[in-house]
Formats: sequence, C-alpha cells, structure tokens
Amino acid sequence: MDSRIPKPSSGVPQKKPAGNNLFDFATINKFDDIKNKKAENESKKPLNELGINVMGQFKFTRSKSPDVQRSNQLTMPKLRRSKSSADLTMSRPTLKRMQTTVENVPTKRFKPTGSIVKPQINAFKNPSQEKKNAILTTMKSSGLLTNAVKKPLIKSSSTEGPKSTLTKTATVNKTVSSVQPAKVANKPKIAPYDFKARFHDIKERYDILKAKSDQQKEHISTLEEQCENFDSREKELLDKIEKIEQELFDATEEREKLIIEIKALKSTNKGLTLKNAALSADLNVTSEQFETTKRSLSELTRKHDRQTIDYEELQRTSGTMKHDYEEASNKLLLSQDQLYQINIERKVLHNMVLDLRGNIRVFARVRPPLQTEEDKMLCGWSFPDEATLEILSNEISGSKKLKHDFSFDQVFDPNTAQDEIFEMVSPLIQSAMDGYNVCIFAYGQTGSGKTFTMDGHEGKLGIIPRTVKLLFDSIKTADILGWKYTIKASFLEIYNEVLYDLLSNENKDVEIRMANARNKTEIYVSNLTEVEVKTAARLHELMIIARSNRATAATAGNERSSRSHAVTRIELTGQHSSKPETLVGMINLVDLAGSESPKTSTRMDETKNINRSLSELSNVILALVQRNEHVPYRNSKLTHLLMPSLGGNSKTLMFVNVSPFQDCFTETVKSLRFAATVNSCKLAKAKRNRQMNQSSVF
Ligand SMILES: Nc1ncnc2c1ncn2[C@@H]1O[C@H](COP(=O)(O)OP(=O)(O)OP(=O)(O)O)[C@@H](O)[C@H]1O
Repeated sequence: MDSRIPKPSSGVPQKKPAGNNLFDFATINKFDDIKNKKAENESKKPLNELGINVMGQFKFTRSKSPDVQRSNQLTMPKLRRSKSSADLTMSRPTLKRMQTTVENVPTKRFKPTGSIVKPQINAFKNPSQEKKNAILTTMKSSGLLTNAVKKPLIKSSSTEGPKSTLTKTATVNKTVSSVQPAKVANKPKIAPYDFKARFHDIKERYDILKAKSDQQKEHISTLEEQCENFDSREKELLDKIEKIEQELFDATEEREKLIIEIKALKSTNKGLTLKNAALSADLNVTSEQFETTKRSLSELTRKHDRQTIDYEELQRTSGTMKHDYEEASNKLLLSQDQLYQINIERKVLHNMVLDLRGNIRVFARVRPPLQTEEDKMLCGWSFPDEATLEILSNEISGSKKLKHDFSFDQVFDPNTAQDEIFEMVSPLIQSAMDGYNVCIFAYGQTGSGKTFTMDGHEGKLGIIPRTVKLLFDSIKTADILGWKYTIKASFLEIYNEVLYDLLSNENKDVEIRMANARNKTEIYVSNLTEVEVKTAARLHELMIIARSNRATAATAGNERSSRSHAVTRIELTGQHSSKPETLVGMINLVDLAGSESPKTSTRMDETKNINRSLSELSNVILALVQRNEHVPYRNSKLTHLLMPSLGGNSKTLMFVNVSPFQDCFTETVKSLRFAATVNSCKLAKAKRNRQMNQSSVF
C-alpha cells in the first residue's frame, strides 16, 4: 500500500484509492490545482517575440538549482517580457524548506543545468527563428527539452519509473515512521482469524495514518500560505522585472542611439581633425604674417610718431602760411582789380593807336621771283621808305620809261619774311579779342602771292595760322586776367557769286540773311557749319578740311582756287569771371580771287564775276570814304558778307599783293592804284562790340 501513496508535489492528478482514505487527496489535488492554474495563467500571458510561451519555458526552470538562479541573475538584463510566476517560484526561498518535506517532488521532474538555461533565456530576448531553433536544438541535445517540453509532467513522472515512485514513497514512509514508533516493524503476525487483533492492528495503522494525514494537512496549509506570499512576492517581482525590462529597453534604445551618435561624432571628429590640421597650418602662416605685420606696425608707429611731430610743425607752418595766403589773396584781388583797370586802359590806348593809324589800312607786298622765274624780266622796284614804293617799267612807252610812286600804310619788299608781316597784323587780332570786328583780305593779280600771304606753307606760315596761334596764346593770358573765351570757326567760299560751306560736302543752300530787321548790318549765313574749337590744333584740322573741300570742288580743266574768294571766319566771345562784361569779336580773313584783265582771261564769266565783286568792294570802300549815306554792300556777295567788318564797327586791313615781273606791270599798277584809293579812305572811328550786363565798366 505504501507504494501507492501519491506524491503530493508531483502535480499529477492521482486516483483516489477506493475505500482507503489514508491521505486527503482532495487537499493535495487542491494544491496541485493551484499550481496548475498558475501555470495556465502564466501560459495565457503574451508570447515572447518568438511566439513561445515564455512562462512554459520558465516552468522548466522553476525547480532549477541555485546555479540556474545565478545564471538567471547574470542574464536578467537581457530578459524581455519572459518572466512568469513559475520563474519567480523558482527563486522562492521557501522551496528549499518545502524540499525538506517533499524534497523529491520538484527535483525529479526536471534536471536542468545552469549552462543550458542561460542560452534558453537569451534566446527569448532574440526574436530570430534561427536562434530559437538553435536554442531548442541545444536543449534537446542536453536532454532538457526532451523531458521538459515534449513530455507531459505526468509522463515524466511515470517514465522516471518505479525508481522515482519508490524514492518518494520511501520519503513519505520515512516521514510516517517518524510519527509511528518502530514497533510496527517488529510486530508479530496476526492470525487471520484474530479479527480483533487485526482490527486493533488496522486501527493502530489508521491512527498513524490519520496523524500523518493531519500533519500533511497542516503542512499543506502552510504551503498554501506560502503560495499566497509567493503570489504577492511574485507580483512585486513581476512589476520590478517589468520596470527593469522597460528600463533595459529604454537603455538599449538609448545605447543604439548613442552608437549612431558616436559614429556621427567619429565622422565629425575625423572631419574636424582634418580641419584642425588645415587650420593649424593656416595658423602657422598667419602667425608668421602676424609677426611680420607686428614688426611693420612697430616701424609704422615709429614713422607715425615722427610724422606726427612733422605734422604738428607743418600745422604751425600752415597756420602762418594761411595767414600769408589770405594777405596775398587780398593783395591779389587788389592787383587783379588794378590789372583789370590797366587792361581796360591798355585796350583804350591800343584802340586809340589803331584809330590813329586808320580803321582801314593798306599794306603792299611785292613777292620775290621764284627759282623757276629767274629768267623773267622784272620791273624796276624801289622802296624809299617803309610806306612808299616806286615801280618802273622796263619797257619804253613813247620816249620814256613809265614810273609810278605809291604810298601805303606799310610796304613790304620781296625780302620781307612772314613773321615780319604778322608782327604788323597782330595788333588787329588783339583788337578782335577786345571786341572789335576785324577784316583782313588779300587783293592782287593771280599769282601775286595772296595765298602765300594769308595761308603760307610749312615753315613759312601765313597770317591765318599765325592768327590762330596768337588767339590761343592770348586766351591763356586773358584767362589769368579773368577772361574766358570761346572760339567758333567757319569756312566759306564765294565762287561765281554763290556761297559754299567748306566744312560740309552737302549740297545745301548757303545764304546771307539779316539777323535783325532793325539793324540791317547784322547778318548771318544760313546753313553754315560753325565749329567750336578749343585748341589751335583743332582749328588747323578744320583749315585743312576746308582747303581739301575747296580743292575737291575744282575740276581738272577748271582750277577754282584762284577764281574764288575764300573766307575764314573766327568768332570770339569773351566772358569775365567776376565782372559783368562780355566781348564779341569777329575776324574775317579773306583770300580774294585773283584780279585779271578781261583781255588776257580765257574764262570770261568767272573774270566778270570776280572783277564785278572786286569793283563792288571798291565801291563800298569809296562810299565809306565819302561818308555816303548809302553804302552798296548788297551789290555783291563778298561785300554783303564783309558788311559787318567794313562798316563803322570794324578794323580793316587790305594786303595788295603784286608780282615783280615786267609782264605784270599794267595789272600791278592797276592793283596798286586801287589799293592806294582804299588807303585814302579813312573810316570813321570804330565802335567796340561791348555789352554791359549791369553797369558801364569804362
Ligand atoms: N613773298 C613770297 N615769298 C616767296 N614765295 C612767294 C611769295 N609770295 C608768293 N610766293 C610764291 O608764288 C607763287 C604764287 O603765289 P600764290 O599762289 O600765293 O599767289 P596767289 O595770288 O594766291 O595766286 P592765285 O590768285 O592764283 O591764288 C607760289 O608758289 C608762292 O609760293
């Protein structure tokens, strides 16, 4: 019968023996039920990441040895939601106490080792199926899984065979024997018929078993109480584990983040290291530069100190100079004022001189024969004084040679140089700058030297280029005196009584028109190109252009330059910088067409026009001499154009050019006679073109 006593802690449901209620199997089963229910509850808990019932696994480890617990403690941080009450039960210290009474019950069901349990637990935290299989294989090979998982507990119990059962029975018997005296073993056999003895024997055994049963009940009650303690303890531990797991989870996540962060920081560190190296190199260079700059700075500082001293000295000097400058400025203003007054006086005196000389003056010039003309017969020339010339014909007319005397304002013999000529002309240019109209023209037979006198050529410049040079030189001087001048130039040609603009190739209508209906002497030329010139070089350029256009107009069979009048007009406007005065002067430089006798001319129309215009010029001058009311300016283009320069507001200079040759004698005498007549015309005192903006200066 002892062998049939069920093992109270096996958890295996036992059949209650019929008619022999030696143990309170209900109580034992109740205990097992509690265990099984716990196991069931645990099994209902969520599966781990591998889908394995975590509590079922840990159920195997509940009866593990302390090694397992230690192993679990070591691996505890790696656990994830795999705890179960069974696992906690495993760590209950009271189990040991239970083992003292029912020691064979849990230990015979499983014999796991710490080394096996460790990977098993680790496997639950790893979600991969491969790892799970590996763990299962390990457990199988160790025999743990075979007993623990594959086989139900009841089978395990049964497969352990009678040996296990016997052991348990022996343990129970051992316990029972501690209650019952040893005399039972030595009791004599009772005869089968001795029912009384048998009854007593059975009763005695019953009492023993009853006592044993009570003892077991009491023990079970203690166990239940312990179970309840375990439950609360388990709950606490579960909470704790859950908390630890959460912390672990957070820590893992934090760790992963930190790893990523560390990687990033490493990368950044690498970059920073490179940057640092580059910066160090730069720093070295910069340090060197800094040292150099520092040295330069100290040098500059020393220089600055020296210069500061110099500056202070200069400031003192500057103060003195400023004072001197103010004094000088005042003196200068006074001097300028005095100079202005002196200049006015000079102008007045200059004009007086010119007036005394005559408003129209005539200069006669005899040109020398050219190298190619050395064989030609010359007239007899003599120049008794600077204003008189005598011409003697080398051909006998009747019984005597013809001889003529002429007086002019000035006579230039063939040896007179260009600069000497201009020396006598320049006062008129100054007069133009003072605000007078000036007209200089060259009259004479073809080939007598008019163009040479007016234009000249390289190395022997004539009146026009010298006038230009003098004008710009005088402008500079006038600038010092406070006068600012603007110069405008235009170039005209009168051919066959038609006006041409020599600065333009356009075929346009160039006409002389009245500028003011009230004052009929004020004229202007329509469609005439007027160019403002700021340098002598520019004026020379314009002269070359005009000469070129004049030559272009001529044809091969019709040389025009000597058959037309060329007029160079220069307008001067002077403005004083501090005084309200403006001066306007006009210079007309005219190279007249060659006078020619109609008898010798091959181009009659041209000759007629030329002689007509020259005749009209003569008439105008004579009208002026005779102080006629009417002066026939408009009878020819030439006189009309020169009207402002031939009237009362002008100073006129006429060159009469003559050839030295005998064959020109008649024409020469004719020209000299005309010039002499003009010379006799003393025009009225010229009036200056003077505009007083505020008050009269003179
Ligand atoms: N005073 C002088 N000294 C040297 N050569 C001169 C002088 N005058 C004129 N000539 C020369 O005589 C020649 C004729 O002179 P120029 O052409 O000036 O005469 P012109 O009167 O202008 O003739 P035209 O009416 O045909 O234009 C030129 O070769 C010129 O160089």
